[in-house]
Amino acid sequence: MIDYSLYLVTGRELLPQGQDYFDSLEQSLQGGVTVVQIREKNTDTSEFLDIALRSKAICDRHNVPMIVNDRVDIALAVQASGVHVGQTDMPVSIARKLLPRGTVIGVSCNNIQELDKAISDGVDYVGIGAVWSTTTKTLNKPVVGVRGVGELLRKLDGTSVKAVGIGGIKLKNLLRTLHGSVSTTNRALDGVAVVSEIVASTRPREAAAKLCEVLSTFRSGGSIIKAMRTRSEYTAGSVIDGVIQIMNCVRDHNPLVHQITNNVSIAQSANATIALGASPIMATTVQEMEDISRINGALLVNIGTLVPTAYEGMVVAGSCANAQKKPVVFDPVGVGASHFRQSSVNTLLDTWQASVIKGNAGELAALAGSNEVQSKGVDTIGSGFKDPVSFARNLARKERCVVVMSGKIDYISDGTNVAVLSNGHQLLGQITGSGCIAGSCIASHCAGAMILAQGEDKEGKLVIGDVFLGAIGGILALTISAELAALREDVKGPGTFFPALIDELFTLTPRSIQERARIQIQ
Ligand SMILES: Cc1ncc(COP(=O)(O)OP(=O)(O)O)c(N)n1
Ligand SMILES: Cc1ncsc1CCOP(=O)(O)O
Repeated sequence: MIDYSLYLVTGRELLPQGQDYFDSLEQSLQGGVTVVQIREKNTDTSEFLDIALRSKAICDRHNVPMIVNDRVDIALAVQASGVHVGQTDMPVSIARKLLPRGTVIGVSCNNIQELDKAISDGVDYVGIGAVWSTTTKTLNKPVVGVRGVGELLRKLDGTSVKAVGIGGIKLKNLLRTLHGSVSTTNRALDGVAVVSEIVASTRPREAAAKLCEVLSTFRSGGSIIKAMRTRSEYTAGSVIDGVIQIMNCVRDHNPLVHQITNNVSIAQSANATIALGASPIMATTVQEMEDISRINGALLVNIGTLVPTAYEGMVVAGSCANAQKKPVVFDPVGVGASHFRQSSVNTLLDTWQASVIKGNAGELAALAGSNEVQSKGVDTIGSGFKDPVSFARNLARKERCVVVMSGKIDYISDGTNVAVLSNGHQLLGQITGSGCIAGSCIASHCAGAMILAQGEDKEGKLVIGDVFLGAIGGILALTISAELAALREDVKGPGTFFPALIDELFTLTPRSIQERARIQIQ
């Protein structure tokens, strides 16, 4: 049985100047590479054969299987453990006939049709890619993206076909690649294939060892959502206690909440953030994203008024936040309203891992590709999903993050638990931007959750802090403050409601949360 965990595909053209190929291979194996593919694109047969023979001797010493790219004849000649063929190479059925029994055959797959064919051809493994863009090879098919890999992996359920991801996989995106590509049925990649991250390194042993470390922390995680949350079980009582702890932490530490949001509700969002005790920064320019991401807190991305400069900032800000393991709250406002919004949202979610996605039923339906609920612009039409609990749970599994479905009742899921919250007031629906304010409240609480978790083990986690509690806390703070504001005598309608809401967010007490929270965990 081949261990596909860290699959090195060679690329002599990428070796740093002065680096010997065989020495680099030896070091990569010492670093923990578990399977090697010899890939020679511009080499004569005799030289290819020589390289394959010498590489095989090195792999044998490490007891690591060696696979040959494209060339069945060379695989046969060196008694390789397998061959890897592309879509236009020798058909699997013929390779199978030529190769000795037990020789592994792998095929490159970019889409469902290719994967279906590979399964019916009886391949041993598939190389799915390119997962990310890469400069190592000129791609003639679309990049699959980590979410796309998850869709393909689902097809492997019930088969014994193994799968590795390939293309642009680096140390910096490895955890995101592994986490984000797990299918809704919990099928994960069996490994990752890399070329440049190891071959182009001046220290291939260290490069391989670091990749192995991330692979093993991800594997030891157990729960599919481990990289996103810190507890395995929640009760209504434990959630309220956790929310209060986070709320106090926000007030005590005044965390930075970076918000790239729309120009309709930018001031309301900033005011709500301040009222909760956090510190808003509404920065959109690409050049400042990295600096801002270094400060503990959270990022909110809201596409309400999507303009090109802000969009570029969103792409970079999310990646920088992921690199710092900061919570990223994503509000895909009106995603169903235009193809432009839809494709922008897809690019953003393919680029970085959201920690929380918040939207109304119409927005989340559009995101999930469901036509059960329609929307008009940024609003939901009709009464929502027949089974909102399952919908929220499934979308959280699909997007590998916490999902908040806002409405009269709010449903919040981490893919396992669903919190059903029934606080709020109708006046929230009569001011502009209450959904955007909810995003700011969630981001503020996620920032608090990050600060609270500072001392905890960060290994294997994509985000620091319990973002499930952060999301619940943000919604409770807003909806309970809205109830309290609506009770005030000075509130006569939407115009007086908004300043009262800010006041109530500012003075919200743990006791009000304890007494008023209407929460069920399912
Ligand atoms: C593990 C793995 N997956 C995919 C490929 C790509 O193979 P192919 O499509 O044949 O392209 P070339 O490698 O020949 O350029 C691979 N080599 N390994
Ligand atoms: C061979 C191949 N097939 C799809 S992408 C790719 C190259 C991957 O190289 P890198 O790991 O350097 O991006």
